[in-house]
Amino acid sequence: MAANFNNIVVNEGVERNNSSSSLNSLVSSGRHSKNNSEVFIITNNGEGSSANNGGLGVNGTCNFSGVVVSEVSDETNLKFSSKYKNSCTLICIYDPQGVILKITEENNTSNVLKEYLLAYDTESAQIGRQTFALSLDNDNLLLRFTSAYEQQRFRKLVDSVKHLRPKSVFSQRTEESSASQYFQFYGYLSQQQNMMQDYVRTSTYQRAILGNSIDFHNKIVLDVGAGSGILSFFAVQAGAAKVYAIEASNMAQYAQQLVDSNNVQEKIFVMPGKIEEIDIPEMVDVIISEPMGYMLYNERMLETYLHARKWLKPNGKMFPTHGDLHIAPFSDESLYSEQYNKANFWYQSAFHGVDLTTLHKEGMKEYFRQPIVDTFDIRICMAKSVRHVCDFIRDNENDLHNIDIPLQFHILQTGICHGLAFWFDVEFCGSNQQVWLSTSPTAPLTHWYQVRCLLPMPIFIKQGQILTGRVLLEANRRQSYDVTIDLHIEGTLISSSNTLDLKNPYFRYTGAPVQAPPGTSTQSPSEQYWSQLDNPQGARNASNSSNGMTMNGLSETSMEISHTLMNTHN
Ligand SMILES: C[S@@+](CC[C@H](N)C(=O)[O-])C[C@H]1O[C@@H](n2cnc3c(N)ncnc32)[C@H](O)[C@@H]1O
Repeated sequence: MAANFNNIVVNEGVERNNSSSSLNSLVSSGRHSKNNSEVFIITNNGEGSSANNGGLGVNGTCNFSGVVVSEVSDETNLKFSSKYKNSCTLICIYDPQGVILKITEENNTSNVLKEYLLAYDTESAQIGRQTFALSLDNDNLLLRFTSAYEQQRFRKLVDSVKHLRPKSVFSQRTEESSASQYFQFYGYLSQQQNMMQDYVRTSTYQRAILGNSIDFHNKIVLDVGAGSGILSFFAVQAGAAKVYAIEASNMAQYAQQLVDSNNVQEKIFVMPGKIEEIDIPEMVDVIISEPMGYMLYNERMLETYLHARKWLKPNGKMFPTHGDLHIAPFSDESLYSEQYNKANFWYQSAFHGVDLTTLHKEGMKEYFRQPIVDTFDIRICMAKSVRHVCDFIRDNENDLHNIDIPLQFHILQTGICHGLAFWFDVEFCGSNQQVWLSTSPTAPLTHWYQVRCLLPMPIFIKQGQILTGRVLLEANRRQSYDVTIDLHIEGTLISSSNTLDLKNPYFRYTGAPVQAPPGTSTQSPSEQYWSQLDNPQGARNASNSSNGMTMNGLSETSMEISHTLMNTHN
């Protein structure tokens, strides 16, 4: 049994090693990281100076002679006895995972008595001025050095190894500044409220969970990115035995308050931390999560959701089960002109007497790099959408680093193609029923709206022609994607492309009713309106719908329009 130095009742003079202050969490986060063969971030290549490698010499080694090595002989009474008759020499050698510690005979260092790996998760404690305790493999050792100076030298080495803690999958793929902004955003009650008040979203999740209570009854559930804990509560409503609610932002504290005040402490266990870095006490039957961002993939939280599968029992359920990204070419001259005209500001040669034209090209690029977030009438789509499926049961998080989607559209109407429109649906495949949550322009509006990527050079295309190409989504460390769209009219030399920054969308939605695309009226709208008044029900309908599409229950007050950076989700 390895000693847990957190539990040592220390006598005077025993000092906890700072770098091992959270030994348990280091150990736990490391276990899975290692299984996933994550990369260790190491600055020490064995050739560095002793300043940054804890005292290993230029050849990556250092020695300590005259060390008395003892081991625990009576754990209850915390007694130690000498492990070797004579004092030893410790040879420390750089290793990619830490430091190799060789215990050798004092006068014959080629005779290695024992060899250990001192790693970032080795438990350690400084005891008094000359002694150091280490838990290595199954041995609990006490090393007594010849002087306080030697002990300090050894401590430095241990400290340097502690800093070699492997980076989690999350921190490897995320810039620190992005992560801190991201979790700060989700730490606001108002942002959680914004999502909770998306009636379509929240009710669909509740329906999907309660409608499949057979999958939750007496089951162990994992809620990935629990936020306020709302989905965990739904799982309990469906009869879950236990829910582990993992939340990385400070919202975890509020979730705990809700758990306490709703008296479900026995059922919901809020665990603050990142899914990629946390240890859950047991495998689970179901994973629930709401990890979808704009265009499905923004925020890169789907990777977190897939990563969480390491805690799922074989044949366990994922709620939702898959996500479908829909892509269609669209025509919208007014949207195109709006962006084009904004960029034309930089085309002025005498703005307050200053020639701005040198920046016109850059201005154009900047505006066209922004995906547009709003809603539209589906009739602007020039062909049936292509569907790209992300299978939450089978796909791996690495599959989401580069998503290459081939496109082929059979054009249904002649016109100018200004770019590609995107929306997504997710399906909950329960044992009792399937439930869909859709963000299609034909479905009730959600806080994900729809997203459009413009082409700076639109292309004229005729009905019956085939438009081919691809969408390439390349993940970046800002928890988002660079989106490249490439389109080509088959049998011609006509093509057009653009690369956009999904992290920086233009939020265009105003709440104004969606307009039907010009030219879609086949009867006189004036006559149609007056003819509705000929019967009383028609008159009521006419006055209710006189401003076009209703907002499907979503008013601006129930779903705030937020323009902050991380509104990418909301
Ligand atoms: C879209 S919100 C959903 C919140 C809640 N489940 C709901 O449905 O209202 C996503 C939540 O996941 C959390 N989150 C994102 N990445 C995470 C990670 N790697 N580990 C733990 N929580 C994470 C965020 O802080 C945020 O609160």
